[in-house]
Amino acid sequence: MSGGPRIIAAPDVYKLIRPKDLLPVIEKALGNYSMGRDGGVIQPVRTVVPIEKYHGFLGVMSAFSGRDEALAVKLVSFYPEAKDHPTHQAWVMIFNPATGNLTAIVDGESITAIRTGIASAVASKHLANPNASVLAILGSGIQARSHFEALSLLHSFAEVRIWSRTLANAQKLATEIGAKACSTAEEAVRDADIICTVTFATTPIIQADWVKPGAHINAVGACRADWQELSSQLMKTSVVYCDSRDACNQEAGDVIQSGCDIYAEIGEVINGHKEAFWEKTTVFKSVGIAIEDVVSAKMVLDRYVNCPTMTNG
Ligand SMILES: NC(=O)C1=CN([C@@H]2O[C@H](COP(=O)(O)OP(=O)(O)OC[C@H]3O[C@@H](n4cnc5c(N)ncnc54)[C@H](O)[C@@H]3O)[C@@H](O)[C@H]2O)C=CC1
Ligand SMILES: O=C(O)C1=NCCCC1
Repeated sequence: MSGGPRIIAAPDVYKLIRPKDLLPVIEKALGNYSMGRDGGVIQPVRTVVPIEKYHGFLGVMSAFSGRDEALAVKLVSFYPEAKDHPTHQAWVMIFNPATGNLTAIVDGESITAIRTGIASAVASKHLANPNASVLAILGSGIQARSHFEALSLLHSFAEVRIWSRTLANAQKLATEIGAKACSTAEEAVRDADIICTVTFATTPIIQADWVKPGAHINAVGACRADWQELSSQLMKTSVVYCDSRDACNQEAGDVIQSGCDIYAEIGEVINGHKEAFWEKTTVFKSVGIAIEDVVSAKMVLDRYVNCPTMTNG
């Protein structure tokens, strides 16, 4: 290896990745992942180290995509109670799969923000009513913003509603994006066509009877086996899709605590192997998987090396 790895920081990631361009790339990656050996993805379930003393976690997320010739690992810390620094901090290390050389270290906070919203947009593309006009977002942090941006690629919503534990935070985000702040989660969710839960809640914030039949829910928080964002009844009465069965059966409290069946991985729908019941109430349970980071980081690196202003070439 000559010159050591390139370091690509968040501002460059935001310049290089356009969410619109990433959507088909994530869609393909999720499809490849769900094809098993034929898809060429090797991805163990992530390791999560709980740091009980400080109420934090460190996740190690690695994957190889044979079809993309891409190998990377993301190290992500998440500290739900963080006040004076971001709750998620991450770096993605990209390796040359032929030699094992470390080629780049890319900011992972930006990648996590963008790719998670895009994964939910991919799920919504397949599972939500194509005429969806009301979007509800529960939570007002990084993922709330990225989900608004990602879902706006698919729909021009007549109404966007934001609920957050602290009304002032909901109002701040609502003002920024031209949405309506709601004082209760129920008010936000009633009659919504697409609902995104992007919080650190550990007990359910949505009840089944608030949800319009046929709505689609992207359930993005609750990535620990004993955390839930959706009530067990809602999980059991919806058609449940996920990013990874292996990961969700190990990590997703919404699945584990409710005992619901997972109907399909979203990749199986993308591959045409499972049905998209978009006219029924559907949940996309997302815990986040490494292949999403691998293909996103590869897009950043490929564009970086081809961008003369970044490489001083
Ligand atoms: N599925 C995936 O691929 C990913 C999932 N996540 C998860 O998405 C969620 C949101 O992440 P970020 O927006 O980055 O975090 P953030 O720290 O920027 O925002 C967190 C939001 O959750 C709210 N919140 C915290 N505790 C709550 C509670 N007990 N009840 C209701 N709301 C509560 C906060 O007020 C804030 O609005 C987290 O659970 C995070 O771990 C994050 C990245 C990837
Ligand atoms: O996929 C990710 O990245 C994360 N998922 C759950 C919470 C930590 C980050």
